[in-house]
Amino acid sequence: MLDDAFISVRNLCVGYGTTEVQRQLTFDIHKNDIFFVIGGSGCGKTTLLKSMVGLLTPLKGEVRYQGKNFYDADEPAQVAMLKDWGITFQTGALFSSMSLAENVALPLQLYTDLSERQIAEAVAYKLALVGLAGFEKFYPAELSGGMHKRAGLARAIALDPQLLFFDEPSAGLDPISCMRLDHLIVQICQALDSTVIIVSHELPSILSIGTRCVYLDNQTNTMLDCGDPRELKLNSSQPRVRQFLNRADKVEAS
Ligand SMILES: Nc1ncnc2c1ncn2[C@@H]1O[C@H](COP(=O)(O)OP(=O)(O)OP(=O)(O)O)[C@@H](O)[C@H]1O
Repeated sequence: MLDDAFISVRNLCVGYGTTEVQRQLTFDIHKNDIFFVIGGSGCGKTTLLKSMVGLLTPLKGEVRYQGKNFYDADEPAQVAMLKDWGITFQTGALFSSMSLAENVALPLQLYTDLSERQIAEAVAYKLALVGLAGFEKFYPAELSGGMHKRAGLARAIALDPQLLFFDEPSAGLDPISCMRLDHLIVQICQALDSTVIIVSHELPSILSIGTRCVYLDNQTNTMLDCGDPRELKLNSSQPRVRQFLNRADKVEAS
């Protein structure tokens, strides 16, 4: 194991029941990485993410966060770990019956002893960070897709998480909004000193803000390569990884 691994994934096998979706996954994520999980549709990216955030028990192997395995921890330790994680999934990011301020305030009300005034200040700060200052009283239905994503981000960062997990954060956004969201993710990562794990198909995002990535293959049901996406785009020894990162029609021989 690398000494500086913030998260270490070892011989991980993820899936449902007796079906292995991905197996023999071994890779490290370092502090302050913007780490992308990439691969073709249905290869198991979301399944891996669910297993990493405590929603799906791995079939084999383990994920260690600074040495701790979530699934081996007792309940108080699991709650402490969850408080350190901000998670946004593609769907159901916000509660529709609550205003933006109420949505962002919820984790603070549930997990901290802050006063109402302190919570209101924290909510205003987080909404300002994602460019939604002044939208406190708006409801999710009143927002555009891009604003919705940013509001989900504001809620995910409510507790200043060390770790942020995003499933397809830019799905459905136009290219300019995608680019703005990328900048926002970098800015938030720096402001909160966080590490970010993102499931995405967005090549421009992967290649512009990704520090490292793992490629999950849907033919062999395992990872083919892991590293800096710009480096893998040019030099991966795996043709399917190069094909994916170059958006090529054909697999070229190595
Ligand atoms: N709850 C579930 N129960 C059983 N099988 C599932 C479940 N969720 C997903 N799968 C299966 O697991 C496989 C991987 O799905 P997953 O959503 O992880 O892929 P993905 O790489 O995130 O896909 P996409 O890029 O299309 O979003 C698919 O074959 C899918 O049908």
